[in-house]
Amino acid sequence: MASSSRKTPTIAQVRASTVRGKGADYHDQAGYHWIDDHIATPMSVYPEYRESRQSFGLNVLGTLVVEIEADDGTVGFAVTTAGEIGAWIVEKHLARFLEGRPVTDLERIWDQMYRSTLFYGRRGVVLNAISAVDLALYDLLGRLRGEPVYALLGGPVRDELQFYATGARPDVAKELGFIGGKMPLHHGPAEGEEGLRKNLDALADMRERVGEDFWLMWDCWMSLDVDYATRLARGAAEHGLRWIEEALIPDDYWGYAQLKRQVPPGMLVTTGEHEATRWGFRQLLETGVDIIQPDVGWCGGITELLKISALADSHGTMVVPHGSSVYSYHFVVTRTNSPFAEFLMMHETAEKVVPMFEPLLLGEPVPVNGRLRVPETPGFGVELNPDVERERPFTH
Ligand SMILES: C[C@H](O)[C@H](O)CC(=O)C(=O)O
Ligand SMILES: [Mg+2]
Repeated sequence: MASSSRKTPTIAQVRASTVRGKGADYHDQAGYHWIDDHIATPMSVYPEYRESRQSFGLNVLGTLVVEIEADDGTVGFAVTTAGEIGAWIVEKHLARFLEGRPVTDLERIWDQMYRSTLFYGRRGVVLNAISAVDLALYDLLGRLRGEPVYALLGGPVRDELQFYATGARPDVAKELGFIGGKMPLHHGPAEGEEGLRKNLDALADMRERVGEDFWLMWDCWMSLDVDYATRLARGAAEHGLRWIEEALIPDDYWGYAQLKRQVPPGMLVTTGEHEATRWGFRQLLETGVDIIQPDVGWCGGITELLKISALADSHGTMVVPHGSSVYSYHFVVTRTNSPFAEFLMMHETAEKVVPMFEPLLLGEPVPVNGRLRVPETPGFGVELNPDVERERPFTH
């Protein structure tokens, strides 16, 4: 009987480059943008940093692009927020665990990247860099096999995705066919009772515009304490707030457990975009929050997200990734405990649907009428836009 043996390609080279402005660092916007318009943050305790998140450096990192080239010349890539510091980590530290290895060594490579960086890593920019390498490897594997990443993850459990939109205009999001609208919270505890009233008035006004049944959520971007978050949630109940997101700093697991006990019945507590790895999410899941929101480009990539997701499933908790564009879509479509996805409105006034990582990627799909059939194109189905200037600050 004839037997065919196909040699698994090996990894020839890993390259890291950076991009300034927009792209995966979606907070790096020039000019007016709703995403930088007096949004409550952990820095809102300092009046001089209240107006703009860029003023305290939210856009310092910029975009990291990781490319992985196989020995047959096929290139996979991925993007995340990590900029120059991430490029250094990839070139000077992580590349050694990939070059010369078979492209199928996802688990071994992830494990070696994680263990070898424990002394300065565990989360934050190191995990962003590890995520980008992992996603680039998935992209490469998909391209080599001629299959979309979702097929590598076990295949879709639904025909198309449905989305909620994050932005300043849930009323517009409703017209565009989204299932809900998540607004930024504008005022934190340091802005006192007047700020609390303004927050609740903004919600009441939006409820008036969208009617009774449309989901409205608040993104609190780590800005509150348990007492304020509880009062805000209780005040929001009469306006039908669906969930209160990232109310507390990510390290306050005990606060999340307390908040979950104190919010009005039926209101969901969600968080996790600044959490990473199965161990971080284990702590979060033990608090009892209702939805975890890993960012696929920050939590450890797909290899780690599969573990986080299985853990969440065993807790009966939904996984609705933060942003992450195509990296989220290929995952969400394969999991029953991820029933819908987030779409971040990157249009400056949130009045139009534009690609989330614009202008960095070509072929980046966007929801139409709030829905999307994930394309069958191999890998994550996107290409780097050659017109976007990139720099390779380090080599190895
Ligand atoms: C709008 C939020 O402050 C943040 O910029 C995005 C985010 O946390 C989310 O999409 O979720
Ligand atoms: Mg959020």
